[in-house]
Parts: sequence; C-alpha cells; structure tokens
Amino acid sequence: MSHHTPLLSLTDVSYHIGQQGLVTNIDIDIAVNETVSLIGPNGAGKSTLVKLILGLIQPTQGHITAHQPLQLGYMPQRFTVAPILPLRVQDLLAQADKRRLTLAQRQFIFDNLSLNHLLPRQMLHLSGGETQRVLMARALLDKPNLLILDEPMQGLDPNTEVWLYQFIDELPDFLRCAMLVVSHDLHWVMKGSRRVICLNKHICCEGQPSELAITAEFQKLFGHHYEQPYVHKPHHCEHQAPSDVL
Ligand SMILES: Nc1ncnc2c1ncn2[C@@H]1O[C@H](COP(=O)(O)OP(=O)(O)OP(=O)(O)O)[C@@H](O)[C@H]1O
Repeated sequence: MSHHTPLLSLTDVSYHIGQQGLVTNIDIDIAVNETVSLIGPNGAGKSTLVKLILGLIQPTQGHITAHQPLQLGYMPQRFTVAPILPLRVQDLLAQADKRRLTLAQRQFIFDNLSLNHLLPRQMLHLSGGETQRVLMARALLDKPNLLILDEPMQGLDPNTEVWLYQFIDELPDFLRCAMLVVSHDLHWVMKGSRRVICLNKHICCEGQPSELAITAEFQKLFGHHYEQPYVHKPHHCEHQAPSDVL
C-alpha cells in the first residue's frame, strides 16, 4: 500500500462540553504509514483529539472515518498503578494479542527495548524511562496500523530520548505503521520531515516544518521558543557505548 493510501479521516470534527469547544472544525487525513506530529500549547485540545481518535469520546459534530480496519496502538502520557495492585511487566504485556506477531518479532521488541530483565518486575517499581519502554512495547505488541504516542519523551534523560526518537523513526518493516506523535518538543518536530499539525482548538496551521515556521499564528504561539534551527547533539560519553544507552 502506498504512502498515500488513506487510513483515517477526521471531517469537521468538534467536541463541545456545554458551550465550550475543546476542539473545533478539525479536518485531518492520515495516510497509511504516515507520521504526523501534533503540537500546540497547553490546553489546545491535543489530548481531546487523541481521545476522539481512540474512540473514548464521540465528536459532538463531524465524523471520523477509518478507511482500513484500524488497529490502534496507544502509548499514554502517564501510567499510574494503584500502590496495592500487583502488576508485573509481563502481566501488562501479556494482554497484547499474541497472534499478531511471531515469537521472533516479539523478541525483537523485547530485545530492542531492553525489556527481558524487566519482565518479572512490578510496574510500580519501574523508573520513568523503564515505564516508557514497557508502554512502547505494549503499544507495538498489538502490531498497530496507527500508533498514537502522547508525549512519549516525558521524563526521559537525553540519551534515552535520542534513542527512542531514533527507534520510532526506524521501525522495522513488520512494525511499520502510521503514527500520530503528540509532542511539546519543537526541536524534534521541526528538524524532521514529518507533517506537522499545530492545534489551538482549531488547526492553526499544518505542513512540512520548513513551511510552518513562517505562518503568523505559529509565530505568535511558538515564535519566541523557536528562533534557531535545532542541531542534534547526542551526548557522547567515553564510558557509554551507544548500546548501553538504555
Ligand atoms: N472533561 C472535561 N471537562 C471540562 N473541560 C475539559 C475536560 N477535558 C478537558 N477539558 C479542557 O479542555 C481543554 C483542552 O484539554 P486537552 O487536555 O485536550 O489539552 P492538551 O492540548 O492536551 O493540553 P496539555 O498540553 O496541557 O496536555 C483544557 O482547557 C481542559 O481543561
């Protein structure tokens, strides 16, 4: 299927609570295997849009159409486990549908996310970065055709962050999928070639990063934070080989 085969369309979607429009008149098309970055200030409606796509809430206006059977993967912004609930990493991951990936493919995910030693551990006792890796694995094990990442880099140290961005940029063929990445990391968003949608209740602008920075509304929202092109500087360290990054 080509990059331009449509996967999902939002048509004039709004979500209101009473008189308040959380998102309004949203038109978005996502193609098969396309990566789209979603940015916008706090309260812009990004999480609301994600909930609409996940089907957790229904549009109060407009409609959402899947052009292919959707298999959604979702990596949440936060994951909290009640302190009294025993939940091991392997218990959480066991919820994925085992028929969708081969054993070797599942092992690829465990190996690349360095999860093998974490499997017997309690979710409650994991560090932030370890939790993110488990949540990423959980989303991928379902072999989604649309993967939604909600601020996936929160709480990650710079090395792990660089590594995780690279991981999602270079997913192997068997995991290739469309991605919607909610991000506050303008530097990552603007250095890539992925389509960017800037939300501020409505879509205030969208396009390739090179086109985006020049629109007036974008400048107003982000101009003061986005003055210089980003230069990517992984923190090299004599004592840490790239494979030790995790
Ligand atoms: N159930 C609700 N009832 C009332 N207001 C809500 C509800 N859910 C969200 N809101 C409000 O809607 C607005 C959009 O919220 P949303 O969480 O979608 O924003 P966001 O772009 O994800 O923000 P952030 O970057 O801070 O995570 C916010 O002002 C929020 O307070």
